[in-house]
Amino acid sequence: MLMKADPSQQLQPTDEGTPMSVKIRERIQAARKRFHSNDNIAEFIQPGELDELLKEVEVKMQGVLDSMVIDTASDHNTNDTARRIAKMYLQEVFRGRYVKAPGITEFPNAEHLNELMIVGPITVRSACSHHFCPVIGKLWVGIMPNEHTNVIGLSKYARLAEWVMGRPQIQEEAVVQLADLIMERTQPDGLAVVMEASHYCMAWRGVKDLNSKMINSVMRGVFLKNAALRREFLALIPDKG
Ligand SMILES: Nc1nc2c(ncn2[C@@H]2O[C@H](COP(=O)(O)OP(=O)(O)OP(=O)(O)O)[C@@H](O)[C@H]2O)c(=O)[nH]1
Repeated sequence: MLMKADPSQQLQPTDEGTPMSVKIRERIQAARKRFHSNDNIAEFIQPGELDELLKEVEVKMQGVLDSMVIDTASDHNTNDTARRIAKMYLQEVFRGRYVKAPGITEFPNAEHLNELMIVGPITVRSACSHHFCPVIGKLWVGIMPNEHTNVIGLSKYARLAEWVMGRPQIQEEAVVQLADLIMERTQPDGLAVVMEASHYCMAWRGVKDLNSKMINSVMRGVFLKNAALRREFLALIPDKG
């Protein structure tokens, strides 16, 4: 007797064997979102999938070590290096791509504070998207609140910065991403962000210049319009350089 096939079974797409990175990429593309190195893609990753992604990166990283002709089988120092690098990228230094933004407790501005507030230096750690070499530096944030501005805990500026910097970045885009995030979370009248960082792609390799640093700033709202306020902020930043 001829058995009829169950149509629901036929329609089930089988994704067994599809690499996790492909599944995640397809979701991002279906949503028409960007997935550059400094974009956060957490909304497209389901619970447990990051572990699968880690296994995939480990296998690919082992391929890189093989292609570099490193005998990871008998070299006791490197036989677990592929796993270490995969873990370092996904769970540590580039964690800001794969996890959701840190929770931020917001308090009402009960006292209607509208005086300049500065936090820093906050230590920032990242890697450049060109060579994946470390970028280490400091960050200062100036906020000009208004009576509607949400007051957030001081430590939260460092947590937001860690989330944004925990991705392969270029400094100019990193400060803009951070400024956008702080503006969105706190809605101040003005925001100033200054970052000063050493780029190890210029120190460890390339031009091998140990001393040069990149400094950049983003000014929003009243910091753009009011030169005196800008000067006050810059003068109050301690031990820069
Ligand atoms: N604008 C900007 N450039 C950066 C940043 N981090 C690294 N770079 C630079 O990006 C450039 C990449 O240049 P390429 O010429 O494509 O790479 P390369 O041949 O390895 O360059 P060299 O570093 O000069 O050896 C280098 O000049 C880096 O110094 C950053 O945050 N912002």
